Amino acid sequence: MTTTKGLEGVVATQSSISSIIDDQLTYVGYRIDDLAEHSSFEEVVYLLWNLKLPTKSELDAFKADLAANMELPEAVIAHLRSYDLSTVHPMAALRTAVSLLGLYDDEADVMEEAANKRKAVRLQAKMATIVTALARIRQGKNPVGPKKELGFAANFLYMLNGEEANDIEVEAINKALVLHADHELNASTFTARVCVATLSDIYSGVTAAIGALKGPLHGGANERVMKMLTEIGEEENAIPYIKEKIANKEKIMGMGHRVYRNGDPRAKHLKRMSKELTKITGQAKWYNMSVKIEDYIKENKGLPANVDFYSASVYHSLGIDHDLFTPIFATSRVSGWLAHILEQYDNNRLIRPRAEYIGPKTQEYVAIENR
Ligand SMILES: CC(=O)SCCNC(=O)CCNC(=O)[C@H](O)C(C)(C)COP(=O)(O)OP(=O)(O)OC[C@H]1O[C@@H](n2cnc3c(N)ncnc32)[C@H](O)[C@@H]1OP(=O)(O)O
Ligand SMILES: O=C([O-])CC(=O)C(=O)O
Repeated sequence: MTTTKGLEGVVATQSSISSIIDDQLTYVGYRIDDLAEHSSFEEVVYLLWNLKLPTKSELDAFKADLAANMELPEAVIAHLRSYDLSTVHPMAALRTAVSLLGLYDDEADVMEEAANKRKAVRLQAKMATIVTALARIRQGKNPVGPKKELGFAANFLYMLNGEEANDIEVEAINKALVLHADHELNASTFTARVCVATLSDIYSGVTAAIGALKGPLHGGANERVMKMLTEIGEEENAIPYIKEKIANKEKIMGMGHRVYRNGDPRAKHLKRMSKELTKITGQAKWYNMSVKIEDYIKENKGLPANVDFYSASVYHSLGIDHDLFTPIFATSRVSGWLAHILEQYDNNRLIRPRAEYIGPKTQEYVAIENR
């Protein structure tokens, strides 16, 4: 038996959803650069679930279906109100709320393909509502329901802020959602696939995936990037701060990637957005500081910025609370998790690797009074 720490380089499944080849990311063969420039998030979700781009009428119907499924059951809202949101992290609250949502779905354990697709729409739609409701409830405000005429990104900001966002803000969130939607067999997607490969239900798969995304080595890094930038405070402190972290063998959040060696193709889009948005808000220092850190780490450690790095200053510029950064990631990535869950069900086999045992050799049992 040979073991590979962290399963590096192990090809664990076949998939038709997204690919990373030679540092290029595609969804169903479409380049991420094209999708980021031209697509709505709904169009991308349709693509990931149906493996084809929608026609205009298919997209209109899909958008309407998502908007119609955004409302939360009253019991779920009541439950969100019962959390102590002054101490509970929104990712923990989201994980619990998605699990709870399964209790209010009559089809939760119905395994037919059509029922699974209906649940996928409900979950995708309601994730946005849960995240925004959590954000409002903890500010002592009432959740705001969706406006049926708004697209997903616009509705997200409307439900978050209680007023319609401007075009620049909607475009920024739409692009961020497109860029985060899927990423081959990342840790949270693998978690979802392992879970449902036991033929467990979609809610269990997504709940497990949220737990995996929450960690700082994965989706949780974006919040920590902003924590780091805030601690640095001013541009001139950036390099001394980073040097000290490196000397202490601490990781720089938002840097490095298991698969990309020469750069994450999503980062340049977020970098551009960060530059534009920080200029608009008069807070260019967040962008300038980020560039300094990126350049230093690239030059001294050979590590590129990943998707989490510039998303931090983008979300901050949109006035979003830092602990909502990872829930926003989840609101997008649930589309990828659901695509992979549907693909796993379609051609399922239990996922059960082996472990190389390195514990003590066979030992003689000793009765408790003799230990
Ligand atoms: C959406 C996403 O999930 S993108 C990733 C988000 N996560 C982060 O940004 C957290 C910071 N980055 C990291 O921890 C890593 O780069 C990961 C987890 C993303 C990838 O990890 P791996 O490919 O397994 O690399 P691993 O953690 O084994 O590190 C290899 C070497 O590079 C170093 N390294 C890797 N990333 C970093 C970093 N961000 N800062 C400093 N050093 C780093 C490690 O210390 C290690 O050095 P060593 O060999 O001297 O001990
Ligand atoms: O693929 C990975 O390991 C992490 C990542 O970038 C993502 O999930 O978007």
